[in-house]
Parts: sequence; structure tokens; C-alpha cells
Amino acid sequence: MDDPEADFNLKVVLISFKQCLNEKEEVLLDHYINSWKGLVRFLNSLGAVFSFISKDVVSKLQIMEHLRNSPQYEHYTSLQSMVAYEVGNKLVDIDRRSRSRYPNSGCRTVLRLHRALRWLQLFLEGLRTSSEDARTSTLCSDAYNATLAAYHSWIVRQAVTVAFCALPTRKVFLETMNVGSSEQAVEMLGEALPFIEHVYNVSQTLYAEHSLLDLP
Ligand SMILES: CCCCCCCC/C=C\CCCCCCCC(=O)N[C@@H](COP(=O)(O)O)[C@H](O)/C=C/CCCCCCCCCCCCC
Repeated sequence: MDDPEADFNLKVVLISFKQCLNEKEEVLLDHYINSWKGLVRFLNSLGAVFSFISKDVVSKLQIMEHLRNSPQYEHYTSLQSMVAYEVGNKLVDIDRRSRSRYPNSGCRTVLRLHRALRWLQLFLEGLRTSSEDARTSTLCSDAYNATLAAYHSWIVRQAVTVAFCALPTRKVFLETMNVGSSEQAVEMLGEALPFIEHVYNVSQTLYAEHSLLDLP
């Protein structure tokens, strides 16, 4: 009998980011949501100390799934169509004073995931290029401080710092990816990271073109 857990590994999840872009370089939201669901599955496997993080990601994925299942679902096929629809119809809170009108817009919700994708990219790149005795908590907090920390409150930053201390060693981390030895995991990261980088860069350009990078 097939064992779904045996086939589930981080390579499958990271390579799935390749499918997020079509030939027109549009970011397809169904694939984007599915790739994030795979990441959440990994996060959950790291222990309950990370559950406050995974709950936040899940709530954002639920917002996006809700939009995908709404009568306006066609506008939420890609990041590009979503931005055109929400910006064109003024369905996005652009500054803090209007923050509460559209708290669940697709643009602000994906922006949070988009920033986290940059954290993931830097963290996995750190794992890939670091020495065997590198501390994962340091790699993780360096990536966090360079990306998400600027957008988080003091209390969230404290909670995140505590959670980082619970991370396994680099070797265990690489083995948790379920792609073979730590050397094979490093090789896989080199192969898969460009897909994440590509999705990140296309999204970043789109958000920058529409001045959406600071949505409250
Ligand atoms: C075996 C290798 C596994 C590697 C795979 C790791 C899987 C990563 C999965 C998820 C990454 C974390 C995603 C964090 C999303 C944060 C979104 C965010 O910024 N939310 C804040 C703002 O939202 P709004 O309030 O404006 O709606 C929210 O305030 C924050 C909530 C708390 C959680 C934030 C923690 C972010 C820490 C990132 C490091 C995660 C460490 C995971 C360890 C591998």
C-alpha cells in the first residue's frame, strides 16, 4: 500500500513553487496556497512550540481560499489578476488610517506570506551554505532579522526568539527534510531554491510597481 508520508518531503514542497509561475510569469494562487500548505506541514512537524506561527499562516491561507471560493473567484486566479481587481476597485487599505475597511484583502494577506517567503529563502540558503557546526537558531534569526522582524511587534519578536531556541541541529534539520543524507539535502536545496527566488522576485516586482509593499 502507498504510504503518503514516505512521498512527502521538502523537495516536493520546494519544487512545487516551480508550478506557481505560468509561461506568462503570472503567480498562480492555487499553487501558491498549496505550496504554503506543504510548508505548514513541515512547520507542524517541528513541534508545538511553532504552533502560534503555523496558526497565523493557516489563517492567512484560509483568507485566500475564501477569496478563491467567492463569487469573485476568477479575479483571484493569479497574483496579477488579484492586484488588478483589488487595486482597480479600491478594495485595499493603502494607509493606516483606512486600515479597518479591508483587513482581509488578498493584497495585504499575500504580502505577509510574500515577506515570509523571503525569510524562508534566506534561511534555507543559510542552511545550504553554512558549515556543519552552524547553529540553526542563528541562521534562522539572522534571516528573520533581515526580513520579517521589521514588521513584527516586540511581543511577536520575543516569542519568535524563544521558538528559535527549540530548533533542531543543522544535521537533524537537513535529515528532517526526508530527502536522504544531509549532503543530499544540501544538493536538493541548491536545485529547489531558485524556484522560490523566482516566485519571490516576480511578486516583489508586481507589488513594487503598484506601491503595495507597505500595506498596513
Ligand atoms: C525541515 C525544513 C523545514 C523548513 C520549512 C519551514 C517551514 C516554514 C513555514 C512557515 C514559515 C513562517 C511563516 C511566517 C508567516 C508570518 C506572517 C506574518 O508576518 N504575520 C504577522 C503579521 O500578520 P498581520 O497581523 O499583519 O495579519 C503576525 O503578526 C505574526 C504572527 C506570529 C508569527 C510570526 C513568526 C514568523 C517567524 C518566521 C520564522 C519561522 C521559524 C520556523 C522554523 C523553521
